[in-house]
Amino acid sequence: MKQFFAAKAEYPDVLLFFRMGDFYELFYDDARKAARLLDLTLTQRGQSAGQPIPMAGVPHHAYEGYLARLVALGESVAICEQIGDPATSKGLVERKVVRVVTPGTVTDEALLQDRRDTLLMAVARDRSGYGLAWADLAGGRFQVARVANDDQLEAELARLEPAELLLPDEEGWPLAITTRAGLRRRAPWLFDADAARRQLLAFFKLHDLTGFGIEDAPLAIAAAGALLGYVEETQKQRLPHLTAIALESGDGAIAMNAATRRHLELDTRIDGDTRNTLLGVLDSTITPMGGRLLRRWLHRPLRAREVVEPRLHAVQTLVDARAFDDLREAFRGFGDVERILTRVALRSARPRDLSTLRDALLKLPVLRAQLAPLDSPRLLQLAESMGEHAATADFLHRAVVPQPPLVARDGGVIAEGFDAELDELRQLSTNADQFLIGLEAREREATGIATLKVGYNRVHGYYIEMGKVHAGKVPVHYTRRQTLANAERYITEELKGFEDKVLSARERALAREKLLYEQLLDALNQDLQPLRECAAALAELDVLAGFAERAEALDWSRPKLLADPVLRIEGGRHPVVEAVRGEPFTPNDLRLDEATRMLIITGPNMGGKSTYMRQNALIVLLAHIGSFVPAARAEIGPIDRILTRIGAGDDLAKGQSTFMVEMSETSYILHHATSESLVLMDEIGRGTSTYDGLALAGACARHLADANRSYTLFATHYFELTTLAEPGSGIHNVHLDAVEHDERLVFMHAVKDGPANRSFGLQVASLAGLPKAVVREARARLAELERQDTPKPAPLTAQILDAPQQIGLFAPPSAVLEALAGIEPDELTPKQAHEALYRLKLLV
Ligand SMILES: Nc1ncnc2c1ncn2[C@@H]1O[C@H](COP(=O)(O)OP(=O)(O)OP(=O)(O)O)[C@@H](O)[C@H]1O
Repeated sequence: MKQFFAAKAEYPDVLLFFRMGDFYELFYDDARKAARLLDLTLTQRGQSAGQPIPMAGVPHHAYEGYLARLVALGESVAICEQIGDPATSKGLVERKVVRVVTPGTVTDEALLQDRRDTLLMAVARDRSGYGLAWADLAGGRFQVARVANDDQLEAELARLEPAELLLPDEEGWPLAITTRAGLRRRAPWLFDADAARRQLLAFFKLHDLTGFGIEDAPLAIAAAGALLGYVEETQKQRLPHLTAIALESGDGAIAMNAATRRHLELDTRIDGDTRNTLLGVLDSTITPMGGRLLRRWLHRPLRAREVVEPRLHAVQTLVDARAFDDLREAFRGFGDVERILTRVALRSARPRDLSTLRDALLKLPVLRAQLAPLDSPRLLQLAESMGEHAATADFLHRAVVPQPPLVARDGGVIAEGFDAELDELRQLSTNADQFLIGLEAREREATGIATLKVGYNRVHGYYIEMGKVHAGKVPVHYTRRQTLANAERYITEELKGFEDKVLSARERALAREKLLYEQLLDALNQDLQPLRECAAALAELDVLAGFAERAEALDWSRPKLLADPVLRIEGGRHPVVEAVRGEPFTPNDLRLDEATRMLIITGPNMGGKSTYMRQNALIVLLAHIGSFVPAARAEIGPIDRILTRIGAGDDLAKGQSTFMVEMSETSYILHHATSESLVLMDEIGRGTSTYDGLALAGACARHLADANRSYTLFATHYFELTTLAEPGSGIHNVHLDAVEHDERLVFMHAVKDGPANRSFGLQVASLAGLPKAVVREARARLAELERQDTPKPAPLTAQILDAPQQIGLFAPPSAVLEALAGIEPDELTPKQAHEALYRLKLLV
C-alpha cells in the first residue's frame, strides 16, 4: 500500500492500474469508479486504519479491452508496472508508472478507432483570442491555428472533435467547452508562451520557429507548448515521428460553424446514426488511412481552387480511364501504413505491422505502373511522393517470415536466411538429433569403434560412450566425463561446444531475434520520413480512387468551379436521401446569381423543402473537397461560408430554449454571411407566436437579401413572405407541390417557379396517423376560420417589415383596446386584475 500511495500521489486525478502478479488492481475511489464504469466486482483487500480497502481488478492479459472502454469514456489511466523480475528480486518487487494512457494520446491499435483521428488539443487564450494546438499522435500530425472568438473556437472544436482537451485552469471559459468529455484542466503557467517556445525549440532541435511559420503566433506557440508538455509527461518516451508543426489558416477553407456541421449531418446524424450521412454515402475508401483523410477533407472544404481543381481532374482521369477499380484492388490488404509507421517510430510495432508494411511496399511497383499512363498532374505527383522503397521492401521481405506471429516475444518472426547466427541457433535447437547422429557416425569412423554411441543425461550432459575394451583406441582429444561398470563416457571440444549451444540455443535464438527486431526497427526509422510521405500519398490515392468509384456508381458529375458569382445546379439530388429511399429521387435545379440572391421556398410539409436546401449545400461542399457531385451539371462561383439555420430543438446543455437557439443561430448568420456565403434558413420564426415569427422571418429575409447579399435558400410556411419577391428585390419564389389523389396525398418533389398556393397541413397530419376525430375537428375548425372571413394579412411590403411594431395584421377588436386602455394595472388588486381579465375575454 505504501507503494500504491506513492504512485497515486503522483497521479491523483487519473485511474491507477497497479500491477500485482497477473492482475492490475485498483484501490479506493479508483476501484469504485472502475467498478461502476467497467462493471467489475468491487472487493476488499486488507485494511488501512481499521477500514477495509476497496479493490477491483482486471486480468493483465485482457487489460487492453478495459483500457479501450475507459479511454472511450474520456478517462485516463496510469499504468504502474512491476519493475524487475519478481522471481529474482528480494523482498518487495519495485513498481513504477511506465506510461499514462489518455483519450487523446493513445497510439495502440486496440485503443484507436480505425477511421477516425484521435486528437489531443490544447487551447491558450488572451484578450486577442485563442491559440489552438492539436496533435494526432497515431498519425504523427501536429497543427496549430489562431481563432478570434468563442464562435470560431466552438466551430473548430466541432470540426476536430478532440478526444481530449487541455485548458488552463481558469475561470471564464464558454460553457460549450467546459462541458465537453475528455476535458483536462492544467496549471495556467503551463500555457506560458515563452516557456513553450523554449520547449518547442528543444523538442524539434531548432534555433527558431520561423520554419513552421508560427514565430509570430505566441498564442499558438503557447498551446503547442502546453500540448507537448502533456504528451511528454504522459508518454514517457521519445516521439520521433512528430517532426514539424503546421500552421493552419482559416482563409483557405470554407467556414462552417458547429451548427452547420450538425445540420448538414456530414458524418453523424442528429440522432447519432453515422451510416445515413454524407460520409456514409461518400466513403468507399479501402484503407483506414484513406477513410480518415476523407473525413478530414469533408470537414474542411477548401476555397483554394489550386488544390481542389487538380483533385477533380484526377478523379476525372480515373473515371475516364476506368482505372479506379484496379487501383482499389491493389489497395486491398494494404492495412494502415500510416499508423504502422507511427508504431515503428515509437518502437511498439508488432510483427504483423512489419509484414503488412512489407506487403504494401511490395505492391508499390504495381501501383506506380497503374498510375504511370494516367494524364493527371496530381496522380503523377502522388506516384512521385509514394516513392519506390524497393530496398526497404526487399529488406523486409528477407527479414520477416511470410506470416509472422502476433507478438515478437516468442520468436519466429525473423525469416530463415536473414541472419547466419540466428539460423545456426535455430538449427541447433531443432536439428540437434540430426547433428548427434552425424557426429556419432563421424566418430565411429574416425576411431574405428563400431559400438561408440553419443548420448545425453541430465546430470552430465552430452557424452560419447564406449566399452572399456576400447580404452586403448580412445583419441587423445577425448576427455573422460564419467566411468561406468563396463563403459567410459567422454566429452570432446566439439561436443562440449554443441552442448553449450544447444542448451542455450533457444534463449539465445530469442535474444538474437529480439536484437534483430530492434535493428529492423532502427533501419526502418532511418527511412521514416519518405515512408510517411508514401503513406500520405497512398491515403490520398485511396480517397481519389474512392471518389471516382462513387462518381461512376452513383452517376455523379464533375462540378465546374467558376470565378463569377453564380450557383447553377441542374438536376441536383440529395446524396443521402437518394441512397436511402427505395424510390426514384426527383432531381431539381438551382439558380442563384448576381440578380437572384434568394429563393423563398414554400410548399406543403413533407414536400421536400429541407431536402432541396440541404442537397444544394452538400453539392457545394462536395465540389470543394474535390469530389464529383450528385447533379447533372453544377457551376459554382467562389464560396466563403456555408451557414445554416435548421430546426434542431433545445440545447438543454447550454440552457437555451428552442427559440433562443433559433435566434442565436440566426443572429450568427446575419453577422457573418457575406455575398459569397451560402445560407440555408429553414422555417425561421416558427418557435414563437405567429406575428412575432412572421415579422422576424420577413425582416431577416430582407436583411439577408439586401445587406448580406448572400446566396440564400429560405424555406417557410409563412405564405406572406412570398410577397417579398418584388421585381428588383433579388428575391425569387419557388415552391414544391402535392396533389390530392383518391384521398391520398402525392408529393411531387419538383421545385417550380412561383409561390405555393396551399399547405396540406391537415392532410399531412392525417398521413402521420393523427386520430381521425382530431383531424375531423381540425378540418371543421379550419372551415370555420376560413368562413369568418377575417381580414387577410396585409401584404408584407417592405415598409411593414421595416417597422414590425406596426404590423396590424389582424387588428384586435377595438372594444378590447378601449377596455384595456382604461385599466391601470398598478391600482388593481390581484383579484380585481383577475376579474378584469374575464371582462376582457368576454369582449373578444
Ligand atoms: N426531390 C425528391 N425526390 C424524392 N423524394 C424526395 C425529394 N425531396 C424530398 N423527398 C422525400 O420527402 C421527404 C420529406 O422531405 P423534406 O423533409 O425535405 O420536406 P419538407 O418540405 O422540408 O417538410 P417540412 O415542412 O415538414 O419540414 C424526404 O424525407 C424524402 O423522403
